[in-house]
Parts: sequence; C-alpha cells; structure tokens
Amino acid sequence: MTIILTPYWSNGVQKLKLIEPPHVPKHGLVPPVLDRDVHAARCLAQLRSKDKGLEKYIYLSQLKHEDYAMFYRLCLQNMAEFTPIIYTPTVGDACVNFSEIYRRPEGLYVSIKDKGKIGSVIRNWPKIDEARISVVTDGSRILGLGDLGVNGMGISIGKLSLYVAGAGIRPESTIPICLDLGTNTQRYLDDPFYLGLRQIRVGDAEMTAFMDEFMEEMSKTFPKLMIQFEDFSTDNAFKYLERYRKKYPVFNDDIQGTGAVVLSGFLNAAKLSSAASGQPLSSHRILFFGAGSAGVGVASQLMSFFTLQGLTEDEARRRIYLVDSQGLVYDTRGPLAEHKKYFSRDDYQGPPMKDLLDIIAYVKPTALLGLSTISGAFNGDILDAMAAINPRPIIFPLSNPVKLSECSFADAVAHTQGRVLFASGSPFPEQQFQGKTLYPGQGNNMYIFPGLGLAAILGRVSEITDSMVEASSLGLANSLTNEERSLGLLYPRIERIREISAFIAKEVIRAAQKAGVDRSPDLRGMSDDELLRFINNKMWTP
Ligand SMILES: NC(=O)C1=CN([C@@H]2O[C@H](COP(=O)(O)OP(=O)(O)OC[C@H]3O[C@@H](n4cnc5c(N)ncnc54)[C@H](O)[C@@H]3O)[C@@H](O)[C@H]2O)C=CC1
Ligand SMILES: CC(=O)C(=O)O
Ligand SMILES: [Mg+2]
Repeated sequence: MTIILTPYWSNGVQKLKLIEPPHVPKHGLVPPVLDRDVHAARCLAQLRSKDKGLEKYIYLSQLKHEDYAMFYRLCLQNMAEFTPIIYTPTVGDACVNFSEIYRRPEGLYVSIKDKGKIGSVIRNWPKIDEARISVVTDGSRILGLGDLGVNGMGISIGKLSLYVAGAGIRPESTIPICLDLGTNTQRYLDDPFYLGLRQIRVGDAEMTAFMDEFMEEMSKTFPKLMIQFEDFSTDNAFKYLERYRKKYPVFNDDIQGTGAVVLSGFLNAAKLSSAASGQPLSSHRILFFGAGSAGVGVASQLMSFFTLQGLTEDEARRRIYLVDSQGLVYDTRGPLAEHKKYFSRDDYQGPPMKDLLDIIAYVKPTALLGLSTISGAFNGDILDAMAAINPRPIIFPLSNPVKLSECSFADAVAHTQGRVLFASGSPFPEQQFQGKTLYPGQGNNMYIFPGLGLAAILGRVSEITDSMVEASSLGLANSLTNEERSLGLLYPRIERIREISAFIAKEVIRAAQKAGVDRSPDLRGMSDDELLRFINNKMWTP
C-alpha cells in the first residue's frame, strides 16, 4: 500500500501515524549496491526459503507493507506460486490464526460499539478521495472455516490483493473492512490474543440497524466506491444482498462471483462431457452437494446455462437438485430455509433420502458440485458411481480451503480412469495418467471479481445487475485460448489474469451500458477495441 501508517503506542493502546510517501532514504542510509532486479530475486529466494505456508504468508504481508511495488511485481510474475499463499488455502490458516500472527494494522475495523457514529469512524480512513473498492466481511463464515469473528479481516485483505494483482486496481483505492459484530466461536472469546470484541454476535434486528447505518455512511463518505460482500453467513449473505443491491453498487462474491465462475467452467466442461456422451447440452442434470449461499448462488447462475440452450425457466429449474445436511431437498420434507425453496423438488415424495450414493442412483447426475465444507464427501464410492454413469463425469469439489475439499484431483482421476472434468475451489497439483498430463481447473471466484470490480469502477455503475454478473461469466468462458482448449482446460491459466480481467471488464461494461446503470458516458461511444485499450491503460502496473 502506498499509505504508510506507522503504529505507535499511547496509554497502552495502539495508534497510527500517517507518513506520506514518497519516502526517499538519504544517501548512506541504504546499502551501497541495491539493484532492484537483484533485490526481486533476493525477495523470492527469501520467500522460498520458508517451508511453512503461514510463514510465507507472514513474509509476503511484510513485503507488501514495506515495498508494495515489489510485492505486486513478484506476485504478477509468479501468480501460480503466490495465489495459494496470499489467498486460498493459506489465507484460511492466516485467518484462523490472525490474532496470533498479527503484526500491524491494515484495513478498517467497524464494530457494533461504533453504532450511531459509524460515519466518524469511516472518515478516519486516510485516503478518502481515492477509495474505489472495498471488500467487507463480518467474519461469520470465512471460507468453509466457520465464524472467525474479527480474524476475518484476512479475507478482505487477501481478496483486495487479488484485485490489485489481477485487475490493476490501484492499491491506494482499496479498503479492506471487517465488521466486528461479535463472534459465536468460544475459543476466540476465551483467547487472550483475540483482537475483536469479547461478545457473542448481535441479533438480527441490531445487525440490520447497524448495516443500514454502515451502508449509508459508506455511500456518503465514498461516493465512488463499489462494495463486495464477502463470507457473511448464508442467511445474511442473501438478506443484505437483496436489501442493498438496488440502492448501492454492491455484489456478494460468494453468491454471484461463485455463480459466475462456476457457470463459466461448467459451460466448458459440459461441451466436453456432451461430446463424449452424445447427449445434448440441455439434458445435463446437476446435483449440488451443499445448499448454502455458494451452492444456491451457483445453482441460480447455472439456470442460464439451460435457458441459453432454449429451455424454459421451469425446465431449467428441474435440471437442478440440491442436497443439504438433511439430504435431498424436496417440498414435502418439512420446513425449508427461504433460499432453498426455489430449487426444492416437487417430483419426489418418498421418505427422506440422505445417502449421497442413493441420491446419485436416483438423480443420475452428469455433474456433481460440492459446496458443503465436508472434507472427503466425494469418496471412492461416490466417484465410482459418477464414473459408472458418465463417460466424462463433471466433478467440482468447490469447498475451501484445500483441507475441506470434497475430494482431491488425484482421487478423482484415479476413480474415473482419467475421464473426470474437474474444477476445485482451492488449487490441486496436476496429475500424470497413462503418460498424459491432466490439469485440474480452479473454480474460484478469483477469476471473476477483479474484472467485475474494474468494470464497476471504470463504468461508474450505480448498481451491479444480474446481466453484468452473467457477462463476467460468459467473458471468462470465452477467454480460453485454443492452446488451453487443446489441453482440456476449463479455465484459463491464472498467469493470464490481467488479460482475462480486461476482457471480462469490457464485457461487463457493455452489459452495464445495456442495463443503463453506467455513469461514464464517454465509454459508450468507444468501439470494443478502443474500450479494451482504455481498460488496459487504466490498469495500475507495479
Ligand atoms: N470455489 C469458490 O469460489 C467458493 C467456494 N465456497 C465454498 O463453499 C463452501 C460453502 O459455503 P457457503 O455456501 O457459504 O456455506 P454454508 O455453510 O451456508 O453452506 C454449506 C451447505 O452444505 C450443507 N452441508 C453441511 N454439511 C453437510 C452434509 N454432511 N451433507 C450434506 N450437506 C451438508 C449445509 O446444509 C449447507 O447447505 C465453503 O467451503 C466455501 O469456502 C464459497 C464461495 C466461493
Ligand atoms: C472463495 C471464496 O470466496 C470462499 O471460499 O468463500
Ligand atoms: Mg468467500
């Protein structure tokens, strides 16, 4: 970050001093020979000398703070090596241990104690005019790791680092935010190092009053800001997206970003799967294991896969089956959470069907998608069952981090004799099978939100419409190169993230223009080539 905030202590409390860059050291205060390229190699060597993920994370956090240009330069040059450290899976460890590994403040904390004066807290942010994008979490469902309270700040920081690296958002225009509304995780309440309030989470009414004030003050203080909601527990994820999406430029990454990234990978996988089975694209049947914000968000987005094939909305809905912790979701099972009702089956009346093997035998899915947080749920029997009914089964274990993945790529390859079409939420290594290298896809919203956010900023959009989210998804699906297709990849290589984000941003800006929610009239008159050039020129490069 260019904002240099130096912590100091006053009356036992940590405070911050703002040091304005540039911060040019005087002659004699740096070593005689300090070449930037050599130093880049030195930083990389220092990083690689550490053998634990968390140590690498701490090292990179310090590097980002001390020399953010070097951090982002190395990140862009080594995306495949850096993303698993600054993002999933290691960011999960970093969040769980956030209060233990805490070194210095980063981001903005707004707590329930600030209710009534949230505006004054927000206005303490040092670079108000520059702010364009914020990732806001309340820490209540961080990855699949549960309620981490204020330790969730790590996820806002990690996502925004990917905005900078992946879409060239200027570092000083990002604001990581963690809302401290308490935590229901007892071990944090008992932990002397825990950095948040020692209280259980506030109730619904209190939270909503807090959120209303927070959102209003954010929009007043930062009129050009887009907000990404991240890792709110499922009920609140749906509730606050619906509450604010027409009023402010806001989107929910877990519902919409995940929906978009999975639709994109699914479009590419379904073509390969249908080519092998000879069945039309419209005949796919998708089984979701996990029906939370991510599962239902993805299911909703996959509706457009079927409607694009000419199915009606009702026919599309019937191609999708949900499974939650009680088994298959169907109408006569008993009371259902609001977000599950749309996909609940009206064509099954039998006794509760709990066992995933039984459900697979009943549904005969062509695709099995995991968003359940249940590690190893797609065991050998499940994978065998999918392999037995599909020439090329689509298997996407999307839960994060790696340790919660429903299966590994190695197991999916072994049990399907290399036929699987695979994407996971967190990265897995490639596999050798019968002399061929097989590549796993990473179905993670990190492919979507950088480009979507860049489009929202450049297009100065007043809201984020469903059509913009869909455009981001189709943009990603269409960004595969011929070489990537020939290798059977479902997603482009992460090393091309800047190019992909620019392409996605162009598609999203066009969708915003069509929906009439853009406020950058100059971009309307541009040809596609001009718009793409404009976007590329706007990207910050370290
Ligand atoms: N790949 C990606 O880009 C993303 C992945 N995710 C991952 O998706 C996972 C779920 O996230 P949310 O939907 O927000 O969480 P959630 O907690 O709301 O949903 C979990 C769902 O799994 C179901 N479930 C739990 N135990 C089960 C069991 N034993 N059998 C069957 N179903 C069971 C629950 O009933 C619930 O429907 C997390 O691990 C998260 O990291 C979330 C967003 C993006
Ligand atoms: C990737 C992501 O947003 C999640 O696992 O929650
Ligand atoms: Mg998330």
